[in-house]
Amino acid sequence: MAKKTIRDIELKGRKVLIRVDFNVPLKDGKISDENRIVAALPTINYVLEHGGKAILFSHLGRIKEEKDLEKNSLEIVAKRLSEHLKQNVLFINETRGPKLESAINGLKDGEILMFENTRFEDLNGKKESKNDPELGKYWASLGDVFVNDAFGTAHRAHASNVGISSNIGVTVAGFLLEKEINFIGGTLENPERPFVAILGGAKVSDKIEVIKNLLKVADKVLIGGGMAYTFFKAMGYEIGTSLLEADKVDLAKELLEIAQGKILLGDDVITAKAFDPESEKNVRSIDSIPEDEMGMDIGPRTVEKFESIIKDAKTVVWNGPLGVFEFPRFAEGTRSIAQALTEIKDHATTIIGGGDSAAAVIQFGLDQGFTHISTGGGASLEYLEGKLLPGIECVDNK
Ligand SMILES: Nc1ncnc2c1ncn2[C@@H]1O[C@H](COP(=O)(O)OP(=O)(O)O)[C@@H](O)[C@H]1O
Ligand SMILES: O=C(OP(=O)(O)O)[C@H](O)COP(=O)(O)O
Repeated sequence: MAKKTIRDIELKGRKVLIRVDFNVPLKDGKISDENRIVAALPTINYVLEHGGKAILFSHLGRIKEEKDLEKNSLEIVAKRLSEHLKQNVLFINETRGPKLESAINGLKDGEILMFENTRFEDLNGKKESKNDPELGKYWASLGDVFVNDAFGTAHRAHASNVGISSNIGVTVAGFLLEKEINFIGGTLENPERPFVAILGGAKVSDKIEVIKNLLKVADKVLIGGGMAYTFFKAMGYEIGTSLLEADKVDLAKELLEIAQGKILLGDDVITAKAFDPESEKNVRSIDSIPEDEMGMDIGPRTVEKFESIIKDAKTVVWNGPLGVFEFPRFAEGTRSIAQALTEIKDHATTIIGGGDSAAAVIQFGLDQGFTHISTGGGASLEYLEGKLLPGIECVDNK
């Protein structure tokens, strides 16, 4: 079903609520990759050029306790956005209240403000992430129309997307959401085969759930990164101090059974004694990981095994780095697989998604070698599974 977009509505003089996904990777308190900011610029510029009063908001990280607040403030993102727009972005360090309301009422046409991390509302009762009805209603009351441009968050039904949408008369898609729907939806409706999915990263408990449905659409599912160790454990291997989701081991076993050979794991890993960029690296077969070492990357035999599958693929969707690529010593597996994908670009469709995955290929200078870099990891995987995403469903139909 075609969705309404910002082209379909009047913006001039209106208070335009814009939900973006500015959940950018941070390193030592700095933005290490700004792909998600750049990707949102067309929508923001369009609203400003058409005389809208832009009220921007996003989540950043996951907020569980008081100490998460300071390091997840959106203030540095607002500063970076100002530089891109060459226009002041007024940052309000609150998520509700009179200061925010009077700043919004003071906006002139073509001006922009951004308010604080929507997940600061998670501190007392997960109001944002549980889509607290009062919160969605309150945020909706701050604007006249709602533009959802947060594809990366489209698989979440939170107060800042679905909650606002159900309390405001008009919800439309921004250009990024529209582009992602067209591209990913179009490619995956009838993918050219072999269709290979590659999964890695650290959000194991979230993303392991998508594999069952993924097995119905993909011909092969390659698993590396932090995701692999729960599977190695399920296969009976000792995994030392590697990332493990103990309560997902049974699910991993079940997936291996139903996959009938479609799931491929590595044969070797790169380990270290500590999660540290300087830690010495060792190549270990998966049946010989010492108890005081953790898996940090896929090993050279695994790279070869994955490359041999990739070279014949016609469609590849990849989410989740295959190792701790932020530490150069443990980036080799992710880099090699990224390189292998750039080599098939001429005859295959290659999509990489997710904040960190996109950051990795941009860091390697290989981003031009992909057909599409999606801003959503979990979102593109769930889209791929055939699920209806709440952040897309809540947008008005044409
Ligand atoms: N073996 C591993 N152990 C721990 N963390 C890992 C491992 N492999 C990859 N990672 C981490 O996974 C993180 C990204 O995971 P995730 O958020 O799921 O990806 P994306 O943002 O692309 O969706 C990276 O910060 C990376 O360091
Ligand atoms: O970074 C995101 O997801 P991704 O890592 O799957 O791309 C989105 O901003 C969603 O964040 P969340 O997984 O904390 O809800």
